[in-house]
Amino acid sequence: MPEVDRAAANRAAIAARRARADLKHRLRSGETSPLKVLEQAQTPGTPAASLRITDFLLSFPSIGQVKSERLLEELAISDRKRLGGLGRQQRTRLEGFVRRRLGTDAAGDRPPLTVLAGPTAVGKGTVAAYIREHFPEVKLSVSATTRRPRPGEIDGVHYFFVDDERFDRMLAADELLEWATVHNKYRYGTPRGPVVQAAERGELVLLEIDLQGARQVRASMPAARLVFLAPPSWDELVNRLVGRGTEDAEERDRRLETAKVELAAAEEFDEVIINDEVPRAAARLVELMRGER
Ligand SMILES: Nc1nc2c(ncn2[C@@H]2O[C@H](COP(=O)(O)OP(=O)(O)O)[C@@H](O)[C@H]2O)c(=O)[nH]1
Ligand SMILES: Nc1ncnc2c1ncn2[C@@H]1O[C@H](COP(=O)(O)OP(=O)(O)O)[C@@H](O)[C@H]1O
Repeated sequence: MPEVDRAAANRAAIAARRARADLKHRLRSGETSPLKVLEQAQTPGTPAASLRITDFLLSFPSIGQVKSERLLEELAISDRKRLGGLGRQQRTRLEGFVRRRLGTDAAGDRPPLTVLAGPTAVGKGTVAAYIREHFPEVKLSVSATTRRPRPGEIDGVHYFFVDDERFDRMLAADELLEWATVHNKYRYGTPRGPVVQAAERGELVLLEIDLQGARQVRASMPAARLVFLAPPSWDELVNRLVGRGTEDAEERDRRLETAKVELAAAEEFDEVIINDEVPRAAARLVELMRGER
């Protein structure tokens, strides 16, 4: 190849590499959607078409090297493939996976699931318990937790009570949609399978989780609906925390400090419901889930 042509080819290769790096960055940061990238990859010569399938998968939050290898095996796609070089069936399988992951293939255009979060002691648990009792059509996700059961709590109903080892195994197997260490103590996480399956059946799925978890759901399942449960006032939030009587004074002060930061998160949410009275707040939430508002 003449010197000039070689230099031009080098420049083109460098530009293509940069464009791919930029695309990977936009995928990771959520600026561009994986579905859009799959669509672009159908046009030869685009950065999307030349993106390696492994780089594509690794851009998903919570997919690492090991999971990506296992996924490629399941999807029957070689790890050397680039997005533009997939066969039609491979593309369909990959797209199905992406849609399930993002939660965009639930029935109709209803969000695949609803997350209820809010500051400590606002009444998330109370509202969730009310919904469990009065609205059986709502499927409440059962979280896994490393904390011990309290009297009256039933394994598999209120939580799946697991030890640290089992929780680690669930994490390693990518079985959790989201997870967090709550109040610096125990780990809590949402098992992915039941939630995704119920959403695919078009059921109304509710997750009552903490704020860190809500943010993870937003990142990995942008179609999910995030509802913030807010107290009628700051004083009422303090009353509820004190009134519950489950924390000592030191722990209460610590939680109230956190609650101030947590209250500011309301603006990240799609909807805010004020928990003035439990039956009213619960009914409003269910209405919202049914699409009645
Ligand atoms: N991220 C996340 N948080 C959860 C999950 N399940 C429960 N939580 C949160 O964990 C916190 C503690 O719940 P719990 O152990 O029932 O105790 P309580 O709220 O002090 O009665 C609550 O803020 C829940 O919202 C989960 O699967 N993921
Ligand atoms: N709407 C409400 N009005 C008055 N008290 C409430 C209301 N909702 C919850 N509570 C009380 O506030 C306390 C905290 O509620 P809880 O469900 O444990 O909060 P969270 O799960 O958000 O930490 C409990 O004592 C509960 O009985």
